[in-house]
Amino acid sequence: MTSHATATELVRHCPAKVNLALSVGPPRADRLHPIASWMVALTFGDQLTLRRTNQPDSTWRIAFADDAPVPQPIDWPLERDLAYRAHRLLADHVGQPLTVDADLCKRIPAGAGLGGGSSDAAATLVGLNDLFNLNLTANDLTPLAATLGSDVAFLVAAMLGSPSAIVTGVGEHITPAPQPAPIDLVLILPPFTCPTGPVYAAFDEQHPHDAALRSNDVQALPTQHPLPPDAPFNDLAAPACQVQPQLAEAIANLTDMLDQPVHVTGSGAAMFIIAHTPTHARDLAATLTRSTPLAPVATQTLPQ
Ligand SMILES: C[C@](O)(CO)[C@H](O)COP(=O)(O)OP(=O)(O)OC[C@H]1O[C@@H](n2ccc(N)nc2=O)[C@H](O)[C@@H]1O
Ligand SMILES: Nc1ncnc2c1ncn2[C@@H]1O[C@H](COP(=O)(O)OP(=O)(O)OP(=O)(O)O)[C@@H](O)[C@H]1O
Repeated sequence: MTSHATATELVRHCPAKVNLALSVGPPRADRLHPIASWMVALTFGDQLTLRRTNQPDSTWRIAFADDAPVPQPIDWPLERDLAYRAHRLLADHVGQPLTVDADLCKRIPAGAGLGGGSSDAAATLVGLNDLFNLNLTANDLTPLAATLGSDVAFLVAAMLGSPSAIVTGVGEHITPAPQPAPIDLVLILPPFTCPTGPVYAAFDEQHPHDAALRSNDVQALPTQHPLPPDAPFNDLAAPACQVQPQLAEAIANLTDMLDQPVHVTGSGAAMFIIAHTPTHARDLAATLTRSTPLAPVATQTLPQ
């Protein structure tokens, strides 16, 4: 993992996640949807720097990197930022201010289904735990993580050594699914987004009676080595295309152009292709850069 700790400063990689398989069940009484998903964390991600300070208050600097593949403004208030909220949550939990100067350098586009905000929150929980020697375990951090968002618990597990896992419940149950070798893939980042709530609502519209959680299909996928490029599946892909018709058009055009299966991660709008090797991933990314206005990123799953 790309983390480095000293007594006063810590730098953490906040990995993007991809759902290599995502099955969704009918909504529960609380309206949330049970999921079964094979999630993996990637070498592509944001970077969080935390510095201990003797100042009375914490400071947060949050900005997209100049070299981010899809540079964006930060268009949400600090109080709604998931990393800031994770900091407040942990400080309340341990009853200490955990005062830091925090610098969050973003590369993962928001609203892409790549869990950007969730990863920033997970890195904040894990990073503060290390920086202040809080000695909290995964069992302590997981329930806190789950209150922040559905993907935060997996990303905490990814940072603690399980970057490939089967995720169930509404994201809070994590079973490691170790991989013998990294999986190469190309992320394709479009200039539009998909809001998660409306995508789940479109799923209900499309499946009023027949939603079924295919846990066995999801669990079978990580046992295939190498992963066949057409194996990933996502029950939210069709609902995401209904919410964001530009996504359906992009998938159709890319499938035609590359003659490769193009998949959607999470609730979209980011897409991905499974590559055979790092060179294959870079070649596909170069083709996309030459021929489309979309931003491709050749990346890999994080090693165990
Ligand atoms: C699509 C996934 O990324 C798969 O990994 C997650 O299930 C969604 O994770 P997320 O973006 O962090 O979503 P959250 O912020 O937790 O939820 C946003 C909204 O999506 C809907 N939602 C979310 C998760 C879930 N299991 N069922 C839902 O119906 C709810 O309306 C919720 O208010
Ligand atoms: N640190 C953050 N980074 C990105 N978005 C954040 C952050 N904190 C709060 N948000 C809010 O969350 C929204 C979506 O965040 P995020 O990047 O996690 O979406 P996503 O990749 O679609 O998530 P998921 O994969 O979990 O569906 C943003 O539009 C923004 O309003």
